[in-house]
Amino acid sequence: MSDNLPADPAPPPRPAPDSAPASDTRAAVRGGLPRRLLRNPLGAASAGVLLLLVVAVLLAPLIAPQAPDASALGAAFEGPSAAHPLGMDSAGRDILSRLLYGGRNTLGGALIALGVALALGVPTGLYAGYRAGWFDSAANWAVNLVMALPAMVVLLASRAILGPNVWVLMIVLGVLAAPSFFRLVRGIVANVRKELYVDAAKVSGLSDARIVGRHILIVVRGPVIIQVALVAGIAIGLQAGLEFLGVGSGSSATWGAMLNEAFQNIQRAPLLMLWPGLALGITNGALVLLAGALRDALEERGGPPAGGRSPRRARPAPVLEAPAEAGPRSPLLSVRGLTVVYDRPDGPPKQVVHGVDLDVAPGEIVGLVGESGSGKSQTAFSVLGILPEGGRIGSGSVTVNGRETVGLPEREHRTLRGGTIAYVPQEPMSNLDPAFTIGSQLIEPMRHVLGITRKEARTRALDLLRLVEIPSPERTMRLYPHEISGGMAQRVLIAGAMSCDPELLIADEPTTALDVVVQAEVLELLRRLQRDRGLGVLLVTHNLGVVADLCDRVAVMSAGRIVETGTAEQVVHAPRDPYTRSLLEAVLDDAPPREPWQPREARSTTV
Ligand SMILES: Nc1ncnc2c1ncn2[C@@H]1O[C@H](COP(=O)(O)OP(=O)(O)OP(=O)(O)O)[C@@H](O)[C@H]1O
Repeated sequence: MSDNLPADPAPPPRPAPDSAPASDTRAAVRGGLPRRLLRNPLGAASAGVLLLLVVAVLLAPLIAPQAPDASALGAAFEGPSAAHPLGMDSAGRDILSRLLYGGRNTLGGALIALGVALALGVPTGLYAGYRAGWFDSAANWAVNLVMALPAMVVLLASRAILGPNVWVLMIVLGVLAAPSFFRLVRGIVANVRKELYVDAAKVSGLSDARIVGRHILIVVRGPVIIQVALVAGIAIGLQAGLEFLGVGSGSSATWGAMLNEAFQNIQRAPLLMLWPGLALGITNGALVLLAGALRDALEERGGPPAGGRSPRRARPAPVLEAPAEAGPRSPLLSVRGLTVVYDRPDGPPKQVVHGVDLDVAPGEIVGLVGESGSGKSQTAFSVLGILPEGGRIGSGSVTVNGRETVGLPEREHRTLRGGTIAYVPQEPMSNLDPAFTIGSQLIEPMRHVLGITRKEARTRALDLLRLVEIPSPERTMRLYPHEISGGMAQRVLIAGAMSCDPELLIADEPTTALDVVVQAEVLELLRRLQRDRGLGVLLVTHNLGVVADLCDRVAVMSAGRIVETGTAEQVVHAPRDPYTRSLLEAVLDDAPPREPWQPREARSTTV
């Protein structure tokens, strides 16, 4: 198949960070898909031609001068006339009628091949790319096998075994074309799956189906549309080729069968080749041009799928208010004896977290601090239930509000993530999907997780943007991620994290990617949210300055173990563990300032 089917088209381009001014971008994205398609002259022309062709072949019984097989041998090879505008063929049949009826078989056959290829290739590609694992390996193996088969030989063999039925041959062609869709979709999904905004969507409590529907399909649809046009063209070409070689169905009129008949009489009536040849050329050309124009129109705007369904179960949206004063503090998060292991194909499992104990009480900010690779993120991911592929909790317990979360089914963990626990990631920009506006990225998860209407979610999103002190929230809702600053992006993510009124916020190095001034503003925002709303916060950081500034208590991690816990005051000013002391010594703030630079000669004279 590899030599017959098209190579995977390149994934669609992502919006460039500073591609166009905001106003231009917004102007460009106005209008629905049909309008954007028709604004492109090539799109309008190719869509028009294809529409005309489809309408003509559908209306064949009404507009064709006669039945496709009605023949008058005396009129063989007659030229065009008023009754027969394209003339008659070698058997005295009306060429226009055969073209119209033949189009039904040719286009219908391509449609069947496409349907089979899409139905087999796209869902399996999505699943294999998103889930990876054994299914991916097995599917790749099967696909490589099918792609190694020469399409024409398989079609000829199928005809010999299954009989001269063009529809059956088109189903076989669909099976042969499915790997091209599989490989295309799988490759894109495997890349997009690693994007941080997909992780962020998981953490916000969206189900896999919703994530695929919202963040993955939008990236896949452009290339799939191009592939559809290419495969449709190939299906039409292959079918015509089989008929031309005389190994098609033989009995019914098709464009390929017309070519075959015209070729046998090429010396006598060369014009007979023209009509089916033109029909094939125009259809394939229009398909390719339409695919390109459609892709361009789709990439102009990456809005959410139109016409969202009303949510099935409505959960009252939490009110954005400060909680009532709690009684004595019982731990909101309690981690006991947590170990995290990674299975390795070529050796024993690797343990990266060794028996961690950790508590966060309501309204408390606990810093989890340690050098790079000490296991902070693995601990946080264990609480969130989003350990990377290959990682698992080896032993121990993680309770949230007294409820054990280790071993919880994914569905329940997701509910917990979307509600009680929220997550603020390290790199704000990478955690926002460049294809959607800020408003859409706040509204959609709320609609699905809280089960509220779009209007309610929009009002709530505006409230959240005000809560995180974003100026002009209405305007910000309409902007794309590349149109806002890193600090604003982090505020948007914090707003998203607060949208379900969580009790526990896990912030993983929330200020690392920001400049110092913005860092201070974001930290102040976290402090205010914690104070006003009684949030428990687990702050993952390697920055002891942030710890001293923000945290009530601190747990210091080294090589996967907690080596010291205490109040921020005690850990920063009177560390007990040598590792904590070395971490503090590595902070340059208290180091004496270096002497002003002097030229070598000056130094030698002063010494
Ligand atoms: N996917 C993985 N497979 C195997 N080991 C991993 C994987 N991810 C992380 N580790 C290991 O787990 C250990 C802890 O990593 P972790 O990401 O928790 O460190 P960290 O303290 O959060 O560091 P940083 O501040 O750089 O993010 C490291 O030794 C790392 O090599």
